[in-house]
Amino acid sequence: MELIDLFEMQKRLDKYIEENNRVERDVFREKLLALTVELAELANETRCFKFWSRKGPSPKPVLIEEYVDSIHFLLSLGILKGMEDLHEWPEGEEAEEAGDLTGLFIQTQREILNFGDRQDRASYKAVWVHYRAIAEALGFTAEDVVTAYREKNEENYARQQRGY
Ligand SMILES: O=c1ccn([C@H]2C[C@H](O)[C@@H](COP(=O)(O)O)O2)c(=O)[nH]1
Repeated sequence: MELIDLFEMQKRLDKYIEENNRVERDVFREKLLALTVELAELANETRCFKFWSRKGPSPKPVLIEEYVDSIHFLLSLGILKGMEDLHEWPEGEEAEEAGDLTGLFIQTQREILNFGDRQDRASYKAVWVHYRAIAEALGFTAEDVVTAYREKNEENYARQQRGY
């Protein structure tokens, strides 16, 4: 799946948010923490780890909105590190050992923190590989992801305009 358009849209949104909020410092750490929070929000909506509850997962539109919140921050972190030339969504087998969805969320959190430490291309790609595995586990197609990303990207402008 092509990432060029998403990187372009993210760049524009980030620039708009930075100008609107007069951000002049490096916000890599903030965006890294934001990514881990978004991943946890998604996990929470799947309820995959809630052995103490009988309630099932939230509906697909809720899950995919949480998912593309993560994709926003993942793109944004790549832009901060000059890695927006990652034109294809990376494929790999690293996520196969994670097992179930719970294992996949734990492993993805680990990969995000590892990328935060290393800030290199290999660790960045590994995060993408894990997000791909999450999409597959949740039954999202590439088209689902792109459509939901575009919708949320637009909503993020509207939120800024509302003084969110
Ligand atoms: O620099 C930024 C800051 C925020 N967001 C987007 C990503 C998510 O879609 C949304 C998260 O906002 P909250 O709902 O967590 O406030 O904001 C960006 O794309 N770039």
